[in-house]
Amino acid sequence: MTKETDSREIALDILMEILEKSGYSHVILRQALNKYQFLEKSERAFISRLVEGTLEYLLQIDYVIDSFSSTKVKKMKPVIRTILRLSVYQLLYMDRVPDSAVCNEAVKLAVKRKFTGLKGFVNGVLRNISRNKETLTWPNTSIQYSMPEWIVSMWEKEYGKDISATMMESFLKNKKTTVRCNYANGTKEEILKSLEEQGVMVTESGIFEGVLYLDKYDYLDSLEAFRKGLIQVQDLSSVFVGEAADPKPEDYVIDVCGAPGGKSIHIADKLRGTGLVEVRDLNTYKVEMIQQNIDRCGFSNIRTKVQDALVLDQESIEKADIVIADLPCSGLGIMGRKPDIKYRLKPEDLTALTSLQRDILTTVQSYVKPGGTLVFSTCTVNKQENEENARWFLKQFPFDPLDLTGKLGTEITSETLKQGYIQLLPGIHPCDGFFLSAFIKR
Ligand SMILES: C[S@@+](CC[C@H](N)C(=O)[O-])C[C@H]1O[C@@H](n2cnc3c(N)ncnc32)[C@H](O)[C@@H]1O
Repeated sequence: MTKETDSREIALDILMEILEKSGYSHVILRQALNKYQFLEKSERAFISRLVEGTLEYLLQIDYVIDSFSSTKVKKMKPVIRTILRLSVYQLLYMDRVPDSAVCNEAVKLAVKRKFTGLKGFVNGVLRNISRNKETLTWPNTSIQYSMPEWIVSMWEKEYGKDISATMMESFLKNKKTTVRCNYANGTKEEILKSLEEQGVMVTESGIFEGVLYLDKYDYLDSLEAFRKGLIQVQDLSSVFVGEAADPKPEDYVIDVCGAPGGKSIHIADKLRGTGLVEVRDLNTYKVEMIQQNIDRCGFSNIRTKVQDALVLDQESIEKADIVIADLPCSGLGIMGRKPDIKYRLKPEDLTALTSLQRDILTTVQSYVKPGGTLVFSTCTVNKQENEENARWFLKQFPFDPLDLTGKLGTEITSETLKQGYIQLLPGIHPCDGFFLSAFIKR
């Protein structure tokens, strides 16, 4: 068996887990990359790109297959449709792989998976697509950007056609990994040295101090800087939560929906060993994830607790200087990193999530001391879960907006910062899509 078949077979299994068994792409891919540590770095990079690319372009890929196949994608055997999907991605978007190799490897995979009878079908569909790929056109915006129609129409209505197209285009671009330096554990020089010694290409964001972009590394757990807690994977947008919260030495902070802990660890880092951050989440599994991150960073001013944010914790009432409410949301701002989100989500989920967010905010606002701060954030892009919820919050509870002007560095400007919130848009702002709002308790 050739090396190419090996990598494609691994990609096939990963995609089957995600597309046919509803596994989460980031979880399945990370597990697989950890499992296949013995493969060469280039092979692992090929597998990641193939899996992520196939997911990013899935609607478009299915449209192409349906245009050239007598059997529609939905009616195909799961293995066959997955082989075709990952092969069409290579034909359309991986220039360095010759089309003939793509077709041959797909046929070998079909045979290996005991579909010898379908090898002619696989070969025929792929060769037909390969011959006609230069003339392909897209019937609508949804297929062009591989974005479900209901999201396209919601965004065009809320943000206009141009901004909406820019956002969708940005999700299809390759992303570097963004990390934040834990300065409590090392200086910038030490962190850069550790990364560069391991051959990582590091760029400083230039937008916010301590935020770096990493490229050309193998996998996260192989980086000494990661293992020693010198860095934390965290998008720029999510770093802004800690900046908006702006903790003072000795502050008591409650993060009510905190797993896997990125924002809390940032706040603990900013507190430099003083105060206490209590990170909560719904169940033991989630809290263990937070604890692993805390252990890796070795901070002592942070602890975890299993606590349902919908259930009032009497002991916390008016105890916190800061409450972080980074709430469960539809995740539309991070589809560039987790492309399966767009296919999982249904329009009605937004309404259910909006009401869950309101219920959580109603409970946890009571934990803020008078004069204390509540930060409400989501990693999504739609008015219902974000601006409308923030406005609703201000009407319901004794809080005033916290002026965020100047707190998010010099590059991020918006009239709304004065009113205590900002909607960050992917492709427009240099980060994931994210909503951030902050309030002071009267
Ligand atoms: C957006 S994530 C939080 C990310 C986290 N703030 C970070 O920076 O790493 C939302 C979290 O809310 C948790 N969650 C959902 N419902 C919850 C509830 N009722 N009580 C507590 N946590 C909940 C989820 O388990 C998930 O970990």
